[in-house]
Amino acid sequence: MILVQNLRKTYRIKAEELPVLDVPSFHVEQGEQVAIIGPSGSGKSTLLHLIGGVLSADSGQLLVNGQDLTKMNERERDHFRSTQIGYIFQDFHLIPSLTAEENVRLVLPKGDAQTQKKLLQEWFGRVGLEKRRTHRPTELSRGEQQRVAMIRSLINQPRLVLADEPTGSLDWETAQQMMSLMLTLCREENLTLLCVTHDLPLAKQFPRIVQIGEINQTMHASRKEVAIR
Ligand SMILES: Nc1ncnc2c1ncn2[C@@H]1O[C@H](COP(=O)(O)OP(=O)(O)OP(=O)(O)O)[C@@H](O)[C@H]1O
Repeated sequence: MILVQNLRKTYRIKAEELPVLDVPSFHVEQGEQVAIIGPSGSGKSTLLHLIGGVLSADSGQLLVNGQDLTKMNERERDHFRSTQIGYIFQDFHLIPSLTAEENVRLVLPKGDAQTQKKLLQEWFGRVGLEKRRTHRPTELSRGEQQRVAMIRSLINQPRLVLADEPTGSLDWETAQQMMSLMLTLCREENLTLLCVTHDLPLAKQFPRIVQIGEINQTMHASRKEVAIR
C-alpha cells in the first residue's frame, strides 16, 4: 500500500538548504491505521504531503497503491491526489456560504439523484448529524464542522486517508470523540489511515504508532512504535 525507502526532503529558501526529512524505511499495509507522532518541526506534515503527492521528494522511493510518486510530474500527482487520497485538515476547509450537505455534495460524482440522497442520508446518520444537514458551517459547532469535513473526505471511499492534526482545533473531549469516530469510519470502510498528531494520548487510540524526530520517554510507553528517524 505505502512503501518508503530512503526518502529525503530538503526545503530551499534562496541559497539556504534545510533538510527536514530522512526516512530510511516505512511500510503501511492496506487497511492499516497509523498515527504519526513527533515534536513540532520534525517533518510530520512534510511526510504526509509527500505521501499525498502535494510535495515531491528529493531522492528515495515512494510507492503508494503500486504507483511510484517519485516518477510523477506535478500534473500526474494532482490526478493521483484527487482520485486516491482523502484529506482531513485541522481547519475543516468548509465553504461558509454552503450548507453542510451542499459542502459534501460538491465532491460527489454526477449520478442518480435518489442514490445520492440515500448516500448522504446514510453518512450524515453515521456521524450523528441527520438534523444538521441544512446548517451552514457558522451554525455548527467545531466538532460538527469536523464531522461534515470527515464525510466529505471519506464518502468517495479513497484508498488512502491522510489526516493532518484533525483534532488540533477541538477541545479535549471532542478531540477524543472525533479521533474515535474517524477510526471507526475508516475501519468500517477498510480505508488506510495515516494521521499526524502531536498528542500521544490520542495517538494511543491507534493500533500502530510511528514516531519521527526525537524520542522521548513518555512516547516509549505506547503500545507499538517504530522510530523512523
Ligand atoms: N515550505 C517550506 N519552506 C521552508 N521550510 C519549511 C517549509 N515547510 C516546512 N518547513 C520547515 O520544515 C520543518 C518541518 O516542517 P513540518 O511542517 O513538516 O513539521 P511538523 O512535524 O508537521 O511540525 P508541527 O508539529 O509544528 O506542525 C520545519 O522546521 C519547518 O519550518
